[in-house]
Amino acid sequence: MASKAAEQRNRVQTALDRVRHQIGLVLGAAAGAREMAEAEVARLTLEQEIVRVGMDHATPAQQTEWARHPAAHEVFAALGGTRAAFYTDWSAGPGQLRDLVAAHAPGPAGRPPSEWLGRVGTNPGVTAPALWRVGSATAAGSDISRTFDVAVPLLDESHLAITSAPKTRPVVDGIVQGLLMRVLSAFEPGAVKIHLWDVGQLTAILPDLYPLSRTSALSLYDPTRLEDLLDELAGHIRRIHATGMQAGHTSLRELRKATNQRLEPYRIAVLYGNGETLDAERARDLKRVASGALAAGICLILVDVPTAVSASIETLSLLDERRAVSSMTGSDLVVDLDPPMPSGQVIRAANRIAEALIARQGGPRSFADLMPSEIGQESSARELRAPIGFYEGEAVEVVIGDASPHALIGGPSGSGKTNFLYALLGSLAARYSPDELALYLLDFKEGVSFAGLAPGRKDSSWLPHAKLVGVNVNTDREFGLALLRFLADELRRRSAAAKEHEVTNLADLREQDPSGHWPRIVAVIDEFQYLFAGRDQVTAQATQLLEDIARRGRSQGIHLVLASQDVAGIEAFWGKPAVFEQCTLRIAMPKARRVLAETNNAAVSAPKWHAVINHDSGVAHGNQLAHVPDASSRNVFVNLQQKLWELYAGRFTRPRLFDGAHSPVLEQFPAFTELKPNAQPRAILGQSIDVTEAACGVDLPRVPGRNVAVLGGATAEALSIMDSAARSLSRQMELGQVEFLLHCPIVASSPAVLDLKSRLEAEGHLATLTEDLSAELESIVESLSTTTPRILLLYGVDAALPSLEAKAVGQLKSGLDHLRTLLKNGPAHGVHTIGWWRSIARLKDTLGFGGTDDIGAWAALDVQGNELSPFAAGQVVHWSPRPGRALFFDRTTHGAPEVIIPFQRPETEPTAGGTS
Ligand SMILES: Nc1ncnc2c1ncn2[C@@H]1O[C@H](COP(=O)(O)OP(=O)(O)OP(=O)(O)O)[C@@H](O)[C@H]1O
Repeated sequence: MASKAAEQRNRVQTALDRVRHQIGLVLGAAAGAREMAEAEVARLTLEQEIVRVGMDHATPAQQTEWARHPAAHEVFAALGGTRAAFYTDWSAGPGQLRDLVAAHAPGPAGRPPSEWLGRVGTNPGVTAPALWRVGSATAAGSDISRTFDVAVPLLDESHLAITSAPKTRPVVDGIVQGLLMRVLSAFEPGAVKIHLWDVGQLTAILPDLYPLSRTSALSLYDPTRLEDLLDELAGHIRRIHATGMQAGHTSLRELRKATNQRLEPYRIAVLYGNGETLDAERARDLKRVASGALAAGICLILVDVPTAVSASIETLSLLDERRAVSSMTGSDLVVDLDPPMPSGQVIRAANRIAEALIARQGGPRSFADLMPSEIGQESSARELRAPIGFYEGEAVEVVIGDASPHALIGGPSGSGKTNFLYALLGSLAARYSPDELALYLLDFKEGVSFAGLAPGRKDSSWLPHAKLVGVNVNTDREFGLALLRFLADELRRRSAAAKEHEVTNLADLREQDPSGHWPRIVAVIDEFQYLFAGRDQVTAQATQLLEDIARRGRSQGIHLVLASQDVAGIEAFWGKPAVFEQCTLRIAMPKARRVLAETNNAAVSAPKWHAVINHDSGVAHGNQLAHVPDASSRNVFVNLQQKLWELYAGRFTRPRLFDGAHSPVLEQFPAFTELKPNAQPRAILGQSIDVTEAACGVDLPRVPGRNVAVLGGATAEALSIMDSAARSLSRQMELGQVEFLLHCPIVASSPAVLDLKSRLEAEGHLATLTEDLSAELESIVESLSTTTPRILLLYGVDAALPSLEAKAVGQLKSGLDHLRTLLKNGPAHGVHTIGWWRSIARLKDTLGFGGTDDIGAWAALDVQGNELSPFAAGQVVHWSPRPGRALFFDRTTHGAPEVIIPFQRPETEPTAGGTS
């Protein structure tokens, strides 16, 4: 039993010993691993320490301590190896950096000031240096070959944030001033604008640059009004974005490259803060400006302005008065800042630049300065762009395109609107050929402001871009309507073509249809408020058409330029804001009301012969003031027109001139002179008020109702209508095919009737002037089925009525009965009556109870619209009689009556309301 227990204990003992042995082994291994790990940590810590301090920068005490470290030898060997490898590569580094800065910071951008300070720059600003020097840095090891230039990107590359150290403001000023002088001296005067704002002071910011503050190159802002500066910059950004980038470019830099022009100055805004965060609203504005600025060529230099700007920004943080660290070199390298440029030399240089700028801006510019170096070289595929004036020597442009498709121009009488229009038309016409730009010009003002653009008596030249010139249309609002209809039709035509080519805008259409003729159309309507000068159909239709064109014209290249003395007074316009809203280009002459946004008072303070150009619907930030050169005095525009005419007239037709003050002359009217005998004669009554030079007339086929009535007492107009009707018919009838029968009981009109008779006879026709109308009518009625076709020209039927009504003894029918029979049955047998009744009541008497159907067409003169209703299928007729115009209606062709212009008879000018 005992031995059994001992055996058992032994077995346990042996097992325990085995376990102990195993544990001992494991513990030993763990201790070894730990020792190794600790040694590794110690080694890494040492390595980290050495890297942090720098192998060559340790103090002797530190060196000794490091040497004592067990891993010292190994760590020094490894780091030494790495450093040697790095410096093998880096040995070329400083040299490469020097070359890089030399290449990207040429001349004043990177060279020492002694080489350029005081000289006026020559770079026109189409491209800009990418880097601007601030100092130098030296890579570890202090030999000179390791020193390289440190430069920062500015302008459209990057913003710059500078953080000062205590008592370093003069140093910061030196850096900022140095950078600004480098930029100002690199470019030609006027290419750079500097904006200075300092939270702490108004006047003493960078005083050495003050000579520039008498020019537009330097502006200072109120310390309490950072918003003014930010608003202004935001305005530039929006404007540059709107006008520039619509041409398909995303930045001003691209646009400069594409056009090879500077277009806008570079802008640098320096903001001095005090290290405190801006209030939330300003910080937001600043952030917004910063993010759009670079694409608009605007760069911010922020000194002690803590801000989270998301745009590209480099930093320079001062360590002390000589040194800084920069994001350009990383935090391990110290930048040795360049010493400030000598104050006296900076002042002298600033003075020179200011003087050069003033000399360059010169005195007031002239129309000739608006002209391009080469005529007609621009393409209008994307937009129209033309300078119309100057501000501080810089050209101010008007852009008509996608972002600003239509323009609204306002200014009181004499403020220079017409002159502005001439400057605009001249500048456009000189840049774009008539293949690129077609002009439709309408002036509702009394006078002849656009008349010179069409060929005239004194000057046979015309503006080849003009397709239509309408002058003196103040009483012919219908002509404005006709133009709008024409534009709406053209809009439809262009939309259809765009659809066919599966494109949505003019630029693409022109690309897809290179052989098509798709110029941009600009329709100028001066004093356009006349279109809305009544509560009538014309106003309603004009409003609707304008709205349609304004909305859809943009994509089809049809643009409106609407000018008015008093935009404020146009009721219909304000009631229909669509047109107004589409006019995003606003041009306010001095003292113009309501053209700009309500809170924008720029027009109030605009000096004489200036205009405020605003591409942003009149919001203040879009304001651009421009002096508009004299374009309208003698020989200014005319000379350009003559030049363009000589260049293009052979290829383009002359514009149609519509002059509301002059009635057309029948003998000069193509629709009359081209008439030839034909089977469907048409009596011409007058000229249509239309964009094309069209006649309006009445077809006289052998069908009932084809008689014509001339209504009203206006003698000259009535005689003219009778005359042109008869003479146009005579030209279309073979000799012997027709007889003209004339009757005129009005003594005063007899000479005109005799004159017509002899003209008809001179053409070889049979024309009889009868005294006894009743007898003639009776004989025609009796032989109606066999008679030769006849045209009865009855003057003053109202005066003939008493004798027509009289019945001879024993006769059953009077002359009036015969007349009624002829009006009813004559046309079907080729006997048509063209009669003049001086009052509608007498016409009704003539027709009796038979209704009005026998009068198929009429031309009304001085009669009331409401009297005409029965003759116009019962519709309400709006008609304000006016001299030299008639209201014309033909049942078979007209939905509603139209206004026409009777011809001017050679010996008698139409006179106002003349009666016999
Ligand atoms: N920029 C300018 N420089 C010199 N003279 C100018 C300028 N603008 C206009 N004028 C002159 O001022 C006068 C009036 O100008 P304009 O006819 O253009 O004004 P408006 O606003 O069209 O006036 P209205 O509506 O009465 O015709 C004209 O004799 C014109 O020659």
